[in-house]
Amino acid sequence: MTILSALNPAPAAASATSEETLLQVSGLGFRYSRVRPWLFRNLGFTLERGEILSILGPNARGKTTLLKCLSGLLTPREGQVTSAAAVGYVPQDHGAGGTSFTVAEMVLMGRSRHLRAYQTPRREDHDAADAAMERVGVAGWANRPYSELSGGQRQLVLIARAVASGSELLVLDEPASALDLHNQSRVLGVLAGLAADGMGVIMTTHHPDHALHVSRNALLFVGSDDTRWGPTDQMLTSSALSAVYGLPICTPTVGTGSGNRVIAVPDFGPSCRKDCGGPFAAAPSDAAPVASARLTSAPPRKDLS
Ligand SMILES: Nc1ncnc2c1ncn2[C@@H]1O[C@H](COP(=O)(O)OP(=O)(O)OP(=O)(O)O)[C@@H](O)[C@H]1O
Repeated sequence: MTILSALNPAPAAASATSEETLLQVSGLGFRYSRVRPWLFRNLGFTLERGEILSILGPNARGKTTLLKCLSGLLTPREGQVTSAAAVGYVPQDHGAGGTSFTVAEMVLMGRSRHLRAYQTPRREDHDAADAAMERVGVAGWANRPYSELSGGQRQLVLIARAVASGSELLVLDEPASALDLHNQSRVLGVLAGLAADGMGVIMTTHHPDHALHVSRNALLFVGSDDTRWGPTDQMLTSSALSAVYGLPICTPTVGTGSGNRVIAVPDFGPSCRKDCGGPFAAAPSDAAPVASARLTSAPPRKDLS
């Protein structure tokens, strides 16, 4: 068990832990300097094996900062992060940065923590990288230049790199940002598969639907000193989401190809096309009419993956 940081006594009681606990956070607080405001204080939560935790909140609220504290990239000012597993961090930015590496080489880099300085990767490192590429479904691109992949493909390669590192706990910063619907579905499917295999997954997201779809628990930055953690369906209520994002959001149940599920539907205000038949339909719209489809009676659709 690794204690990443303990600068000050933890003010919050830690949640109960079990053999299945991968991560325990208690009394966590961070600010970038003494003259900057606290981004969060007194945070406490746990993550079990096989669990996906989603972190949601407005821009600049401190989500990436929290992930860095959980990954050991930043030292919390207060509290403690105790991890029972190596943490694999997948950053938000997956730009190619002019790299000429192949996909296989990028994934192999995930093995660096197992190697001494200047040591050549061993057979077992190549095997681990190959297994990670198979597991995440990127083995077919092994010899392609990473720089020539799309954003969604790169995201999957970075997930494979984190898996290759042997980390049992993945921490991902907005893994589905900038992805089309198909790739969002694919990334979420990969994360759900890793969790089903017993790994722990923590991700930030600006998509409440993604959290509702795959997460057991959610951590919600509501107000400056109001942070909530608990079962996703209890956290991501209409009133809580409306408070987080500062606009009305409803959470209807819709029929999909794979059954009924709860989604989050925001009212974007005057610019919203009111003729969509959605939950906020009221005032006539200047926009050209579109086919009306009530959310509660949407026809089943095929899975995107
Ligand atoms: N290295 C840094 N030094 C000082 N302030 C920083 C640093 N990095 C981030 N910040 C500030 O901390 C705040 C939180 O940033 P962070 O990136 O954690 O937010 P976020 O919730 O992930 O935002 P977003 O949803 O926009 O990605 C922001 O005001 C940001 O400007």
